[in-house]
This record gives sequence, C-alpha cells and structure tokens, in this order.
Amino acid sequence: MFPAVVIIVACCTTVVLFLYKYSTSTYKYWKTKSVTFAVPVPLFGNIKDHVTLKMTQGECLKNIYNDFPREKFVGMYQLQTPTLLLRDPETIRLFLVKSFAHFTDRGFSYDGHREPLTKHLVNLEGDTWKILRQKITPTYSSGKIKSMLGLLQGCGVQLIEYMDATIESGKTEFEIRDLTAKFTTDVIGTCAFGLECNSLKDSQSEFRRMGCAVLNSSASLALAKIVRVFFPKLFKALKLRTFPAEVQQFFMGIVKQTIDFRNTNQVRRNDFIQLLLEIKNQNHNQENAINSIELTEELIAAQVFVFFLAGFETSSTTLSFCLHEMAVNQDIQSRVYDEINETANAYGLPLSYEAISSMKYLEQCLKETMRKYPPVQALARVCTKQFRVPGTDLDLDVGTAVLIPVYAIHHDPQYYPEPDTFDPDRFAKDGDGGGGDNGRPAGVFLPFGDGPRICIGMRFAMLEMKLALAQFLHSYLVTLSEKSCARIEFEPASFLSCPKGGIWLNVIKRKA
Ligand code: HEM
Repeated sequence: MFPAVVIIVACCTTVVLFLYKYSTSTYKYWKTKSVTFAVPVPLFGNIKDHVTLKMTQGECLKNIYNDFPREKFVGMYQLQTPTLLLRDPETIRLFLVKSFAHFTDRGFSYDGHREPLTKHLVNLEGDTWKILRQKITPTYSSGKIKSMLGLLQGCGVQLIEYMDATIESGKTEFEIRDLTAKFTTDVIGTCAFGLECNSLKDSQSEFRRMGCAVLNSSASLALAKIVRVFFPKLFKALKLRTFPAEVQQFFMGIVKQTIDFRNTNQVRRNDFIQLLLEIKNQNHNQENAINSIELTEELIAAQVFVFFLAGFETSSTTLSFCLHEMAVNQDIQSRVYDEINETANAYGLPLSYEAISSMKYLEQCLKETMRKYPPVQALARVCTKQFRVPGTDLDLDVGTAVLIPVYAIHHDPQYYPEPDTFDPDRFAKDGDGGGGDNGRPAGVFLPFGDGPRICIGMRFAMLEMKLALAQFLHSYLVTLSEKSCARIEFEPASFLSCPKGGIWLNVIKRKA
C-alpha cells in the first residue's frame, strides 16, 4: 500500500499536469500561423494582470500594444483562446468597416431561451442581429431623439432641484458617480421604460433597486460572467445566469404592463417603448427579410433592457469623469461655462435641441473625456467567415477572436501627444464623425466603436450627456474635494472604465 501522502502528491501532480497541458494546448496557434505573438504564461495566456485584478482589460492590452510598435496586429491568448489584437488604424477600419461581412459578431455567449432579456443587439448574432438592427434603427434617428428632449430636460430639472435642496441643507461635498448614476437611472426609466421615476428623491425605488441588481452582481454572478466570457460552452451547459431571476421577472413585467396599458387606453408618449410598439404594430403583410422577425413583447423588453447594460454605466461614468476634469482644469470649466451662458442668452432657457447642438466646446470636452477614459476599453469581434488578411498569407479561421484595444489607441502619443493631458482642443477641428480630423487617421477615436455595429445609442447618449452637463455646469461650479486625487485610477475588476473609490467633488452654487 502507498502511504496517503504519496497518493495526495500524485493526485496533485496529475491535476497540475492536466491543467498545464489543457491551458497551454492552444499556445502554438499563432506560431503555426507565422503571426508575431506575445508570449503567453500557462493558465492565464497574456491576460494574467487582468485576471488577477492588477489592472483593467484595457490597461493589460495597452502593455501588449506598446510591446509591438512595428506590428499591424499581434497574436495573443485570452487564457487559452487565441486572439488577434489589432494595432494599426487601417487594419482596424478594415475589420470593423470594409470587411465587416467577415466579422459580424462579438462572440458574447447568451442563452435567450432561459434569459429572454439577453436577446438584445449587443449579444445577437448573424442575420437575427442584422434584421433587428435594421428594424429598430429608425427609433434612434435624430428626429426621434429630438422628440425626447422634454423627458431629458425633466430629469435634469430633478437633478438641479435635488442639488439645490442638498446644498441649502449645508452639504458641499458629493460623490459624483452616485449622482450621475441616479440621473441616468431616471433617464432610462422615463426614456426607455416609460416610467416617471425620481431616483434622486426616492433612492429605495424598486426601479433603482432592480437597476442596481443588474449592474452590481454578487460574487456568484460575477463568477458566472467570467465563465460566460471565457468558457461559453460551460456557461450554457451549467445553465448559469447573467442576472438574478427576479430582475428578469421585474423588467418583463413592467414592459408587459406598459404595453397593455397603452394599447387599452390609447396612450402615447415620446419614449423608446412607444417607438418599438409602433414598429410592432406596423403592417407586416409584405414578405421581406425585415418582417421575418416579429418584434414580440419579449424582444421589445430586451431592447429597452439593453439601456441598463449598454447605456447606463457608459453615460454615467463619462459624465462623472468629465466633471472631474472640469474640477481639475478650472480654465476649461470657465470656458465651458461661458459657452453655456452665451448659448442660454442667444437661445433662451430651457435649452433647445438647436442650442445644445451649437455648443461645440462642450462637445469637445465630452469627446476628450471619452478619449482619455473610454468607457468600453476594448472592442470585440469574432471571425464569422474565413478571411485572408490583405497583403499577408494569414488566413483567419472562423471562430477566431479579435480585439481592438481602444484604451491603448486613445493613449498612443503618435495620435494624441501627451495622452494623459486633458485637452479638448484636440477635437477643435473635428467633423461629426470624430476620427480622421485634426491630422489624425480615421480609426483612432473609437469610444462608440465603428462600422455597422457602432453604438446605436450614440446620438442619444451625446444629447443626454451634453444636456446634463449644460444644466449642471450652468448652475454649479465644481472643484476637487480633499478626498479625491487629480489622477484617476481604474477599478480593475470592472468591465467598463470605473474610477476606484469614486469621484468626490465640491459643488458650489453659482449666483443667478
Ligand atoms: C457614453 C455612452 C456610451 C458609450 C461610450 C457607448 C459605447 C458603445 C460601444 C463601444 C459599443 C460597441 C461598438 C462596437 O462594437 O463597434 C456599443 C454598442 C452598443 N450600444 Fe452603446 N455606448 C453608450 C451609450 C449607449 C446608450 C445610451 C445606449 C442605448 C440603448 C447604447 C446601446 C448600445 C447597443 C444596443 C449596442 C450594440 C449595437 C449593435 O451591436 O448593433 N449605448 N456602445
């Protein structure tokens, strides 16, 4: 008989050897393809610093990006998944725009049968995504978004009323992310779900609680998210969930009640749920591709629910990062304030759509905020049709993961000299497209992505953020609080850019 200790050592060695073999089984992939690659470490591939929560995904990819300054693309491994990291702007445009037909999907795993709310544009793939995107694109047109201005202004007024009352009670120091998150929750409540809610007054509201449950996951849900990203087959096999079951019931319930109420009482409101209902009720007699997918209540619910996943933290953190930069750079804040004042004098209050559109410097500040702190630090694509990379012998196989390191590109001094400096004038000569101006090549300004899968909520987000900043900075002056540091560090565990420890600012009421 072997002593127990020998058996334990033998078992441990077998497990370690198995893990080593399993985790390194793909590590010859890029060598076989003759692609320059970052040397992986067993188990982690090239994302050890991210997986061990030393840095965000974007910061981790920035290190790889900086290590290969001469390459247009580099092979790397996310754990054991071979991934092509794109470096050069022309190649990025090629993958995202010109050869989009080969990279139509993101490769995010989801189970639409068990969790119908996950059947939204961010996750959907292939023809289903294409048809649905075509179907709902009109709801995001400038005209439709303009019609929501009144709802947005209402949320801004609630924010100002809350601030005025709180400042009057003697409070001067605020955790700004908390404020912008509550503001954005109200925007989603009213513009997407058609609900009148005031999260600033009623922080215990069910809507806010459920919104928090979507975003602030428990340890088990966080683990499920990791499994979903890196082991999608296991995620489905284990029937794991993306968010708690009560969240699913709550949001499906709200959407159903709202649809029933509006249909029964012939009520109309300028919000997204209304626009989607109108598409649902349009005449579907014509047989064409766009009618091959019916916009069911379930699909409508998923498309409004996506506001939480794609439109909540992105907009609220951008607002807080921007206010932080205003506090650090008082000269820039004064320039923004002057522009808001001049616009208010020229167009009157409340600010109209035209007035908001005319505020170019404010827009530059927002662009520079998203350049320095891109909410989505990397874009994901997966090869859906075999692709020969032009000018090379590289054939990409179907299923190959592709990453575009947005954070690294936004901090590359060849496109943005002194990248850590907040300088809105980098965007002074830009056209509406963002990239390609001020001497920069196209494809180096990617806060909203690019190509047919570019953020569908981009125009809405810009209007929401410009209006919120204009209303806020017209009324208040912000300065750094003792609790905050001029240089922001990111929370490494967060999928989106998120400031570690929050953003603390002093808010002072301006004289009327
Ligand atoms: C500052 C605010 C926002 C930022 C920075 C942002 C950024 C992004 C990025 C980077 C993508 C991926 C694009 C790509 O892969 O090329 C995306 C996709 C998406 N975003 Fe946004 N977003 C914002 C606000 C919103 C809002 C308010 C909505 C409202 C619904 C929204 C809805 C979506 C959807 C549905 C997609 C998937 C589009 C598709 O695949 O067809 N986003 N967003």
